[in-house]
Amino acid sequence: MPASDTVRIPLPDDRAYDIRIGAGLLDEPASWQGLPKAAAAVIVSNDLVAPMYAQRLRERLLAVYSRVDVVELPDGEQYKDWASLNRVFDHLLAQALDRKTVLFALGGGVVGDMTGFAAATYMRGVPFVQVPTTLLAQVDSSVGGKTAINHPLGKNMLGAFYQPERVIADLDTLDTLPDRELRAGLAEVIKYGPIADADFLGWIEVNLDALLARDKTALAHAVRRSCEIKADVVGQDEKEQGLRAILNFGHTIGHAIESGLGYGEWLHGEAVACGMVLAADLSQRMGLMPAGFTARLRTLIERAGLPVVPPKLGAARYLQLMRVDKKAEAGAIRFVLIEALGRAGLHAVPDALIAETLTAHGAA
Ligand SMILES: NC(=O)c1ccc[n+]([C@@H]2O[C@H](COP(=O)([O-])OP(=O)(O)OC[C@H]3O[C@@H](n4cnc5c(N)ncnc54)[C@H](O)[C@@H]3O)[C@@H](O)[C@H]2O)c1
Ligand SMILES: O=C(O)C(=O)C[C@@H](O)[C@H](O)[C@H](O)COP(=O)(O)O
Ligand SMILES: [Zn+2]
Repeated sequence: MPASDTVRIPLPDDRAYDIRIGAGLLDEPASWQGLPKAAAAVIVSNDLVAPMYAQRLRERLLAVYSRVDVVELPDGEQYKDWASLNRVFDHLLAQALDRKTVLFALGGGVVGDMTGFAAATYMRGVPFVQVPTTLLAQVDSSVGGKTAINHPLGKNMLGAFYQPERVIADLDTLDTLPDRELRAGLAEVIKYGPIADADFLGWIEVNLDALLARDKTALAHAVRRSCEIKADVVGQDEKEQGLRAILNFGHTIGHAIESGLGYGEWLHGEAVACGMVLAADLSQRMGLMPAGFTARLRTLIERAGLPVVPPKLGAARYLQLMRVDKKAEAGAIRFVLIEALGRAGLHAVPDALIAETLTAHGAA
């Protein structure tokens, strides 16, 4: 494994940025050089991650900024809300921090999404840097500029597209990640195979045990290839006018599971994993994929220790939850379906077929 690796995300208007991936990057001075100049930086983290990593990051940042504050949010998906976001604004305003202040998101996707949203809106926009510390955040949420909080009626319903200055993914931070969270991250890694790279799907099947055993070379490849795919998609369609929707494979049902259960009971990656199994089956039922595809994906997802049977919320409730999905149009629920291994697209699916599929998988 090389000491570190860089994937560049191509964006117009001087907004292209680097995703740096490697072991030990947190303590590497070069990770923090060349960022926008400012008097102050604020590390936004949570009460689980900050005690592990915030002081180390703060020491590095003090070589660049004369003032570095730490804001700790409560840990958990159920706190990805207005109240937590306001704690960031309360600190920034109480300390009279100016519009050049740089925010650093230190944590998983919850911290990353909220810090990005705070950066997008504080004084109409301040720079921010993603420092993802979960596998899911390193392969997906820290890249691409989707920022958001949840609403009780729908996942990620309030947010903005706002790109970070840089992403620093230190693979060593994954050493402290609980197994359940590692598996949740693997769900988003698996996602990239069917939607964009059939060879990568085969690679994951072969290397899944090494990934679960936290082999650093395998993890480095998984993070790098995932970021390459996401960077390529986002570079072509930053604001999800079309192509970018493929990154939502498994999320139509996944988000319904998360909001239907009240956020936090199932992890995002778990809900997406189960959602991918049902979306794979819908791809078959719509005649896009041959028999055997769903079984192949389900086997991989089960091997990764992820759920494949949805919670029994009832078909009507699922349909109600999915009607507020951001991909829905004029009341029609649209799914990302697999059209060939490595290729996906958006498809309107009749409610009756969705209900039939949910029932077949035990959701009703
Ligand atoms: N913006 C995007 O493009 C995008 C993409 C995918 C997911 N998301 C969002 O990301 C969120 C899920 O992210 P997540 O899976 O990282 O969840 P998370 O942020 O809740 O982190 C998972 C858990 O791991 C803990 N943790 C973080 N780093 C750790 C470390 N190094 N060691 C030990 N514990 C650590 C966290 O405190 C938390 O308890 C969801 O809200 C989802 O909607 C956004
Ligand atoms: O970056 C994207 O685009 C994605 O869809 C990545 C997803 O993994 C992620 O969960 C995203 O936050 C979902 O976006 P949403 O628009 O459905 O809220
Ligand atoms: Zn996701």
